[in-house]
Amino acid sequence: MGWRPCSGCTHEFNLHRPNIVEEATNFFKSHGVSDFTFDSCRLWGWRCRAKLAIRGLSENPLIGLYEEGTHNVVDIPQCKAHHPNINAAVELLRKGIKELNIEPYDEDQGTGDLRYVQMAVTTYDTSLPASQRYRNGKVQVALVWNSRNEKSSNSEKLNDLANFLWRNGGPRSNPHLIHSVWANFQTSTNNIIFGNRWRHLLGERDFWEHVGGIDISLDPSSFGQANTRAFDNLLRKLHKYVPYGASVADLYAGAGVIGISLAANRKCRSVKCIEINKESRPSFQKTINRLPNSIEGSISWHNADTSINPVSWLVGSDVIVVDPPRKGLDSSLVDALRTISSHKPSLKSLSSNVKEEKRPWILREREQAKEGSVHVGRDKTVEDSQSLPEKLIYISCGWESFKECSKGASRKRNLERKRRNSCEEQSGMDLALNFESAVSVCQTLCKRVASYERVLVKDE
Ligand SMILES: C[S@@+](CC[C@H](N)C(=O)[O-])C[C@H]1O[C@@H](n2cnc3c(N)ncnc32)[C@H](O)[C@@H]1O
Repeated sequence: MGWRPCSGCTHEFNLHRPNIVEEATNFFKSHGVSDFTFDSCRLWGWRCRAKLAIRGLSENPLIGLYEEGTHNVVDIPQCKAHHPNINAAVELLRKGIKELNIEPYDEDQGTGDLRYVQMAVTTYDTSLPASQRYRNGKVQVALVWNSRNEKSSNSEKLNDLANFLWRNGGPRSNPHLIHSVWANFQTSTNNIIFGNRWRHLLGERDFWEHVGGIDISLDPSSFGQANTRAFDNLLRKLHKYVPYGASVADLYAGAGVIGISLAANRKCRSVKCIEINKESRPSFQKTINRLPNSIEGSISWHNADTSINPVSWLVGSDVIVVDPPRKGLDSSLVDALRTISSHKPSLKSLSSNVKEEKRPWILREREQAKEGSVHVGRDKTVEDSQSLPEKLIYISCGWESFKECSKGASRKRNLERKRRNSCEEQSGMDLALNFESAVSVCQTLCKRVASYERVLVKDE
């Protein structure tokens, strides 16, 4: 059976072991990794977070993804990758659009009311037995509305739609499907889905999930991983690669879930989370507030661009975790990692150079303390050390960019080897060079899944 291809699906066949797994296995083998493993997790109903475009007509709305290479939206009413309750909430939304005569967005004219919807499922309801929580997940609905704010002329329609969803999917309906309804206001004609203005309209404000041994809070404005189960597996595997008491820098951190999970499970001395999107800060803060008091290390979140002066984030950490967007690591960060790697034999000299470089970072952090950074635990200044990282953990959602980055590093290593002596033992961190072990948690049903291929590389 075929279907009209939305841009979501890359793999249609052989989902338990798609071709890309062979490629990854060979890739890692060629780098000396023999224990590469593959875990597909759920093949159906795994996607707990979806951003869907809304186009067409109010009497026949299209709610789905763009057809490959176009801006034509393909309706995906019963997407097999979605958590079933996302599909149910999409149908409820479709009904609301029709009944209330909500106009889907028209990209050419810039007209219409509803542009996108983000649906995120929380599977963490402690009033249910654990075995029933996943399938009874509730959906946080964020409606991206084509107006500047809630006072615009079409805002009555927005409230009507929110009330419709709540009346028909909220706590008084059976099944109770909707966790909450939010609005985001966006009038720009570019391709950016969300505008800067968010409003909580109905239902619970806080959205909790439980992954990697901790409760995490995610506002709709923060990045959240789409495959909740695979992410939980990944975090549990990740813990094993981080020594107890390590200091960790979590780069491209979102709301800091990876870093906080490590802090809680590996008793980290310090964890620094670095993220460019300031909207992730409140979620970080709420997650921190729920941590047990017994967690003693220092945990901080910094609203900063990893590509600017990246060395300042690397120095003082034993372990670096990177989880970049699909395009991969910023080139300045790759350069910094390589510099650190090649300076390893002369750590002292680099460390002393970095002391100077570090100053702006400390200043920056203090400056940002008011607006951007959050810090809990022991005083960070006590933590400042000039040690260099020993381990890089790369969580990749872009296989191609990951390979590119590794290739460059391999070339460089070969040159270095020639330059030194091939028998000389490599020490310290290298960027995806000496793969000792690799774990991949791959989801392969959809192309959107390509963005959830996870490759952890342990490199010592
Ligand atoms: C794949 S997400 C990972 C988020 C987080 N690690 C998690 O698991 O929830 C990538 C994150 O990198 C952030 N980001 C993108 N470019 C960045 C940059 N130059 N500096 C810092 N963060 C960046 C994005 O805003 C996004 O939150």
